[in-house]
Amino acid sequence: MTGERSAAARAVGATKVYGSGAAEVRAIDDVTIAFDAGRFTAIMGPSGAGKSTLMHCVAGLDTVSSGQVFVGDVELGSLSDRQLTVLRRERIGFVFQSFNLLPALDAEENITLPLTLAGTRPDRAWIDAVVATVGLGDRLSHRPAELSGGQRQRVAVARALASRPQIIFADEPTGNLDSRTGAEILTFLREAVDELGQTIVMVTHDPVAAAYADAAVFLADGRVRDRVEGPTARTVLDRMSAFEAETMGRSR
Ligand SMILES: Nc1ncnc2c1ncn2[C@@H]1O[C@H](COP(=O)(O)OP(=O)(O)OP(=O)(O)O)[C@@H](O)[C@H]1O
Repeated sequence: MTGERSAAARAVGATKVYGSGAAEVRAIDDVTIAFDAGRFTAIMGPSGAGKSTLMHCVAGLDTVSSGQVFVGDVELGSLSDRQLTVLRRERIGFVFQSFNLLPALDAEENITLPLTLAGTRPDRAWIDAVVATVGLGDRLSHRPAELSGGQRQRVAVARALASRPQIIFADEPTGNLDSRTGAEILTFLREAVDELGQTIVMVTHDPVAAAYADAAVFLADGRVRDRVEGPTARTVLDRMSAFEAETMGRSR
């Protein structure tokens, strides 16, 4: 297929400046990037490259200093705080390194919580499909404390999927998991894209994790430096080594 894919979200000339004067930091600097609908994109780059800032700005958790961010066709800068809150709730899903589940609720209640809070009646067929994909079986009635780390993160991913968001942002989702459990979660994310058509953007430091994505985008010093389609752990690692060599060369 050669046609242009539609973007679930995008940034156009997005710049975020923290602080001022001598303390000014351009966390992202004139970033233009599109996250294609129905694809899995990894954001990579060294510590301080601006990965989290980019994700937070595109997800409407932070605002850009200049430039624009769109979720679908909606430009976030045109929204009031209240409209932005509604957009985040209805169109964006989040998965964090630390799971962020409510301890008093069982797994199934955690999954449907965002819908309950929004006062939306769950689409039962969809929830059933998500729950079937999550593969927790009888552990759905267990509380987070009775689940393993991998099972907790599965619940967190299912919770993000429950409202059928336009895009899910995952910030180091396997950062707290051992490699085998991490691989299970990455497979689950991959299935959400392949079988449910979900769009996912994941920040990661791990080349093995990035290899599950359809594309890996590399940031350095707040700018998009490169993009690899169909990344493998090997190609990602090679790119990372090349950036490190460049950065060391510049700081000499
Ligand atoms: N709230 C803030 N106030 C001031 N500076 C900030 C703030 N948030 C981020 N920065 C700075 O912006 C730059 C980019 O930070 P960011 O957290 O986006 O990088 P990152 O690539 O996600 O890093 P890491 O991989 O370590 O999480 C860094 O220099 C950071 O110190």
